[in-house]
Amino acid sequence: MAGTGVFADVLDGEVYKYYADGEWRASASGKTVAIVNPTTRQTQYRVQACTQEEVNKVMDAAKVAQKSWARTPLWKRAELLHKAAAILKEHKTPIAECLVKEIAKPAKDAVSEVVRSGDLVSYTAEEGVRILGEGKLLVSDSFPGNERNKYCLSSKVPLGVVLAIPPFNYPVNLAVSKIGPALIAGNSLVLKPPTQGAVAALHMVHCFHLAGFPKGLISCVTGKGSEIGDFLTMHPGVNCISFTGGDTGIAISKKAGMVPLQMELGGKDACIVLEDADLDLVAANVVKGGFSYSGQRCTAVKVVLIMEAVADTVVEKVNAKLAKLKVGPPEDDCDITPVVTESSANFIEGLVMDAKEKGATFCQEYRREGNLIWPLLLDHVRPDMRIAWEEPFGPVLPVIRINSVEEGIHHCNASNFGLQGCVFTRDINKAIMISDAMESGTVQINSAPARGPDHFPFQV
Ligand SMILES: NC(=O)C1=CN([C@@H]2O[C@H](COP(=O)(O)OP(=O)(O)OC[C@H]3O[C@@H](n4cnc5c(N)ncnc54)[C@H](OP(=O)(O)O)[C@@H]3O)[C@@H](O)[C@H]2O)C=CC1
Ligand SMILES: O=C(O)[C@H](O)COP(=O)(O)O
Repeated sequence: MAGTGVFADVLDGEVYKYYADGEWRASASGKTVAIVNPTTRQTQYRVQACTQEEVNKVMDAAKVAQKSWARTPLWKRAELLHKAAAILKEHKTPIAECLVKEIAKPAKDAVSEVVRSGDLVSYTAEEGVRILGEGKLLVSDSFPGNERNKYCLSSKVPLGVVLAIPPFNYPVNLAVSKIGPALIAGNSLVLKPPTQGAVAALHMVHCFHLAGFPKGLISCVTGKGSEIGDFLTMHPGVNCISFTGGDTGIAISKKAGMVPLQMELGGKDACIVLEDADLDLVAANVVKGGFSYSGQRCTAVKVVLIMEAVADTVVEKVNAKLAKLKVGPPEDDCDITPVVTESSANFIEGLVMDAKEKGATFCQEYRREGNLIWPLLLDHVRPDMRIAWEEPFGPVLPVIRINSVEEGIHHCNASNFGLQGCVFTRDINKAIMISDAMESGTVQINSAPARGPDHFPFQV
């Protein structure tokens, strides 16, 4: 159970502590942030609202710890990461329980997130010892006008203090995807977890604590992003920011100083369907891609661009599958669970109502109870509707009927987003040409967008 057993140190009465200088601490602010369970809409957990002074101390400790960590042999860094990965996987159950309660992730997916995170940490350690173990020797006479009278030795060095800010939908996995690479490369790391998901992240950090990393090397400060976010991202002690989330990333990139930024932001992942596609495969992937974790994945299918000739058939097949999805609480492993917050549900509803006013065809009746929104396919969506362009991050999927492949590619490329996409056709030549024309980081052929396996490149 969360906050008990090996995790007892993380909890102080009713409030989860923050992690600084190798210790679990209560904030001097005396203030806490409530984490509301999306299903019950009651406060489930509380975390510390850390102060600016506490952030300063964490940054100072991170700077000191990083200097000696950078001198720690690579194999030893890897050894500790492997240990943390094993501890994380060993304690998957209580961490998954937090994911269920904080972000309404279906129970089985919550366990997968933790296991996948442990595997990712181990994989990073493995890759790190190879990649970081290599350097380069350059000789001068390969550049015009030079004799062979100079040699250059280059190797990779750490950046310093890395600030990691993950989003709510993968608070453990998208935290370790930053922590693992930062640590193996000799950096220290300050984590600001998302408020929804903070307790799962604190438990994950405790696994690193139990593995025995040096004091101050990893820390985790909690508080609302809107309150401590700017102080963190503009902090002079930060040497790199690794952020995953929505438009907040755009604001951060404008405020952050001269530090490297790694930004993974939103997606409006387009699914282009041609007439010759295997339509059962399309329907299965539209449902899996569009509705798993209730559409709250940056890689979720977020707009279906389908050739008119096969649209009726696919819509019918998708509707038949949607009718079979289980809607309800994450504890019951339902396919569709409540979206993360009431404001998210309101935002999704706004997109749905806009589409309704502008004449979209509702394939199901719109139904919402609290944060729980029933799966909804919107057919005959047109470009003047907000849902054609905006990311609902919910179980609501627009279908735009197209008359040519070019029309589909044009819509895909006119979007502000460019994360992932997919194309369905039996003609591999066409598939490759369309993938190439889509201005998206990754395009899957005859399969729904997805990040994994986690060692695949994932970028825009
Ligand atoms: N490309 C990718 O790899 C992925 C992208 N995403 C995108 O993330 C979004 C959903 O996640 P969501 O959590 O709602 O995203 P947000 O952008 O709202 O929040 C992301 C993180 O930023 C923090 N934050 C908020 N304000 C600030 C600030 N001023 N300064 C610094 N940090 C701040 C949040 O903390 P707090 O919770 O306390 O507000 C949270 O930890 C979607 O757009 C989705 O597409 C999601 C997963 C993967
Ligand atoms: O946040 C996201 O959506 C993830 O980065 C995508 O991961 P997934 O494709 O494995 O769900």
